[in-house]
Amino acid sequence: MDDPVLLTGAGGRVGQAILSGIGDAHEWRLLDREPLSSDRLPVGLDEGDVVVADVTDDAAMAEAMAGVGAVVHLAGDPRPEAPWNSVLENNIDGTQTVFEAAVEAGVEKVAFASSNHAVSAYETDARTPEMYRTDDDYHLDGSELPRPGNLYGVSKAAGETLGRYYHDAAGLSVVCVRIGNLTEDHPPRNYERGQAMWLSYRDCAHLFDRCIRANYGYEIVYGISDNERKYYSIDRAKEALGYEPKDDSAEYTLAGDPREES
Ligand SMILES: NC(=O)C1=CN([C@@H]2O[C@H](COP(=O)(O)OP(=O)(O)OC[C@H]3O[C@@H](n4cnc5c(N)ncnc54)[C@H](O)[C@@H]3O)[C@@H](O)[C@H]2O)C=CC1
Ligand SMILES: O=C1O[C@H](COP(=O)(O)O)[C@@H](O)[C@H](O)[C@H]1O
Repeated sequence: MDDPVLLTGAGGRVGQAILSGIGDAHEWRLLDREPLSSDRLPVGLDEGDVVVADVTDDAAMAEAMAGVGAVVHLAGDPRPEAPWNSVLENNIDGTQTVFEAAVEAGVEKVAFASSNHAVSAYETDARTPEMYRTDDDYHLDGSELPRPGNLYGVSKAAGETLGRYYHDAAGLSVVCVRIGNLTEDHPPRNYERGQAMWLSYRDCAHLFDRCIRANYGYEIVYGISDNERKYYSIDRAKEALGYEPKDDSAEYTLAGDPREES
């Protein structure tokens, strides 16, 4: 049984996208270092149910992990320009603490929020902007080596490697989701790169639902919608997790407005 599911970083954008879509589908243990107001919680939970803790706190994470079946680990510094001291603490140390506590508690699986920035240096001057367009066939599929474009991306590649280690050393099931660009209601406006890696709220919720329910060993998948304009393959997410995205940034103009029905 995968429930209850520990969701770290529950108060952030990705956490809220997940809870808005599948808040009633699981028994949740929500964790964030900031308290969550009641309007950010699934029906049936109140502010006192949220574990307010830092993911770098060994004792707090051991306590939060007790009895948990699966973990969705989102907490961290999401800024591509984040400085080293922040990603070292929040993203690398925090992720190691989460994996270690999960193994110690006998948790079965962990879904880790990795990022497009773990591979953003593949976007060379020679390849861009063509690779963001539909008529270009350059694709990354998750089997390539990390190639981070910034220290934040380095921290996400480190998280993926920590997941590999805890899978091999302790048998933990780990899926690393290289999330693209999550926005609500419409794709990023006037941003070709962002539209190629758009992840809609409902596809985000469905993808992490599959991460909670599916059986896997160690996986790296791309977390984007089924965008016509894309350079990340979603084949592995479909095959390993049963991901069935519904959205496509091509249904919107470059300015991010819905296209007229023809
Ligand atoms: N939003 C996006 O498009 C993308 C997000 N991601 C990753 O997804 C995860 C979530 O991102 P967002 O929701 O956008 O960020 P966010 O900043 O909106 O949410 C992060 C949440 O984690 C909490 N948090 C941060 N450090 C913590 C710590 N040390 N201990 C406990 N809680 C902590 C914050 O209080 C916040 O509520 C991050 O790991 C980010 O790197 C990856 C790619 C794209
Ligand atoms: O990992 C992340 O990536 C997205 C997209 O990157 P961007 O550089 O094209 O904006 C970013 O919006 C998000 O904050 C970050 O966590």
